[in-house]
Amino acid sequence: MNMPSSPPLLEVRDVVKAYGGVRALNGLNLSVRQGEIHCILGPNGAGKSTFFKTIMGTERPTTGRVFYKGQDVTRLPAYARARRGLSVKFQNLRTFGDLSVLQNLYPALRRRFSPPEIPGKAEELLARVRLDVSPDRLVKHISHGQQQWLAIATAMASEPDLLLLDEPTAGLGPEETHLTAEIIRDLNAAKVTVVVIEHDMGFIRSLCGRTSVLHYGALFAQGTFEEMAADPRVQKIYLGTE
Ligand SMILES: Nc1ncnc2c1ncn2[C@@H]1O[C@H](COP(=O)(O)OP(=O)(O)OP(=O)(O)O)[C@@H](O)[C@H]1O
Repeated sequence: MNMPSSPPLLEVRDVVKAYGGVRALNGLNLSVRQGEIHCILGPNGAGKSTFFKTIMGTERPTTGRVFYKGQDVTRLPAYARARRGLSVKFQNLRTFGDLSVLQNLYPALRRRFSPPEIPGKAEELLARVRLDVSPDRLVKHISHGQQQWLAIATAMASEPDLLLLDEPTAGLGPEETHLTAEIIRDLNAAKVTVVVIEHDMGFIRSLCGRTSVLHYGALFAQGTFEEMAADPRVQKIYLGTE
């Protein structure tokens, strides 16, 4: 793990994203350090998903800049950012139930590997997310949790340096949520920097990452999960005073 003084892997600087009169992001400043797991909290509508979209390049900021590996990528399209090592699993699953596990992984792997390499690479990816199913199995016949892990595997197919996960435990039970935290820690131990948007407090606590709280499209507070959970201002806007 790098020292906190090393330059950030990702930095958004003064980012505003306006949709008509709505400012989904309203002067957001946030940095992600190389090698960390960084958790993003915030009430509904705080701008968390829009933050991911402006990092990935599926949305351009109205004003402000996005830096990745020290370079200004604000004007780069999403595919060019993906080539530089960014990858995202958005909130909705984007898996195809009538296709097999391998067929779901195929397009993402094909961008990087030749057809004969793909079955082997698919098996490696499935092992990385602890997905113990036959690559030939139809996705509609695997569990919802397994579909979430397949979506993470798909996001990992490009071998990213920075992985963005938007609500990876949505719809999962406690055991699957616990396993998802282990998968994320494994990926992080293998040098992948991870940014996670989540609502599940137990899950965020178990990830032990730096935690940023967004509110009204700006950074509201930042620290360890315990510091955020104990901060009365954060409790007021998000956690509910307990
Ligand atoms: N394409 C869009 N057009 C208009 N308004 C939008 C659009 N996308 C987001 N918004 C608005 O911007 C604000 C922030 O939305 P965003 O989805 O980023 O919040 P969020 O923190 O991810 O919320 P949630 O926790 O509910 O997913 C909301 O008020 C939302 O209605």
